[in-house]
Amino acid sequence: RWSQRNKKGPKTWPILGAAIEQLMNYERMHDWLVTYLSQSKTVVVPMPFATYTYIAEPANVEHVLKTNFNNYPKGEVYHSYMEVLLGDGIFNSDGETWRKQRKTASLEFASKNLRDFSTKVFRDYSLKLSSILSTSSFLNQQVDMQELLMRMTLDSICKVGFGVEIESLAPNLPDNLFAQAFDAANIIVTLRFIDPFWKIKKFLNIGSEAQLDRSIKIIDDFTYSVIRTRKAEIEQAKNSGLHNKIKHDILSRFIELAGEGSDDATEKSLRDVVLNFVIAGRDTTATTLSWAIYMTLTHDHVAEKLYLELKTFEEDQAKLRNASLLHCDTEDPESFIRRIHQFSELLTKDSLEKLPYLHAVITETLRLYPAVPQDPKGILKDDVLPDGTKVKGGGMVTYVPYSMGRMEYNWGPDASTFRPERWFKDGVLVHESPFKFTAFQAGPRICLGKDSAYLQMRMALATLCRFYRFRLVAGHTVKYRMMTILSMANGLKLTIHRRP
Ligand code: HEM
Repeated sequence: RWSQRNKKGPKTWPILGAAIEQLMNYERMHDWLVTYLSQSKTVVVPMPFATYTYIAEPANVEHVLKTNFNNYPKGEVYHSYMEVLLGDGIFNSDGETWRKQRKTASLEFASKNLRDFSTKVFRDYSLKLSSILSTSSFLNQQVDMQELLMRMTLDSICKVGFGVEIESLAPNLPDNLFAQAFDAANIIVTLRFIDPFWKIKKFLNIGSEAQLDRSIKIIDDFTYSVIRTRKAEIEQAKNSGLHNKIKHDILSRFIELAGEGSDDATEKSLRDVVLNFVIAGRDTTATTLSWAIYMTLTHDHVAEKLYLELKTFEEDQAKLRNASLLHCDTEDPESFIRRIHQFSELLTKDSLEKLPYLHAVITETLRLYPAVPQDPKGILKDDVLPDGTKVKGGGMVTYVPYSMGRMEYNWGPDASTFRPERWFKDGVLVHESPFKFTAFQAGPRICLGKDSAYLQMRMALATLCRFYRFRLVAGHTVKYRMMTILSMANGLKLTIHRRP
């Protein structure tokens, strides 16, 4: 203890390292790291089987994510923890396996077809959500907004990514076994990072690892059935000479590349593609939207400013199209929904970019509540970070977007305040270095779906914040859950109020 008295970072024990302190703080781990990283820009945490180095300074982050990229792959440890869920998909692979998938997916994301198709899908599903909210508001029912958003983004990614409709956002909100199993699996694999006994549990098939096994079976059943359906449709289109009817969703592109063969390895790699895109496209966007709505309802002036921007936008866009806005009677469900539909017709990829305050609200949310709150990388060879910290091959280095957004040395004295205005300089939107605003990662592995995510989040938030005011259900506690994605542990329970 005496020899560690000046140590910045958690105190450690022989063999156990800082495992006890980390386990005790597991449920609030992101804030535990905020405390240490605000005292020191780099924190070293020895654990029983590896040393974790946490970094929050942009220069160090740039070194790891770009300058010395090859030395910091996902690595063996991360791969072994996540393999059961993500297999060798883009999130969980390195080297050639990663490069090939990145190339295919980049081509797909750059295609205008996919952009136009996603705009339509995002609009349709935002409307579905709006209509569920309208019904709840007339019936004075509470809703779990996070759950609804998860359903919306799951339906969207399945449609855009794999060309299938799963309709989890149907008005009766049917149970979705796949979504439940996916969440359970995500929580359990995250726990592996700090549970030294997971391999024993897995070997004995007990506790969390037994539950993981059951969840993976459900996930696999769903995923293989999506792949079979898509393959059958492609086959049918080819046989009837309707090549132009083959859709260009992400999965179809991977199926085409895989060629005719349908051996187990090909099927497994397609399964990995699907699950990696579900984790990429569903949870991240739904989580960010949930925190954004929570931010607007806890910051009335932000909700008002956003509402005004959307009202003005609606009038301007209608004028541009020589359309007159329909009368909106908030006490008449039909009139209300008609106006929402009219508004949504005004939302296109280009017009949505004319909403700077909306953009700032989303970006500010991601600064404080990044969907990926910490992102570990393996270390191949010993290295020295720009601040002089020595890291050892075989360990892990983690950049921590959740902490980075809250550090005064990165964002000034009001770092922990939600203030969308910080994204404007002289009335114009400003962009920050991706090594400082790291919500989408940076460097060669920067998020591929950033533009698509902004499109969907703008579409959904514009529709929701234009027509509804949200109130938190009394007594409901909002806090994050420990998993790879920063979702809310108890959901987001709200009452919904219509706006003219
Ligand atoms: C708010 C929404 C989103 C956020 C904050 C976000 C953030 C991130 C982050 C931090 C990574 C790096 C993860 C890692 O190192 O493993 C990443 C990677 C990725 N994201 Fe996103 N993402 C979002 C939405 C999306 C969407 C909607 C898609 C696609 C439909 C997508 C596709 C991807 C892909 C394919 C990668 C892997 C890139 C690679 O390893 O080369 N993301 N994203």
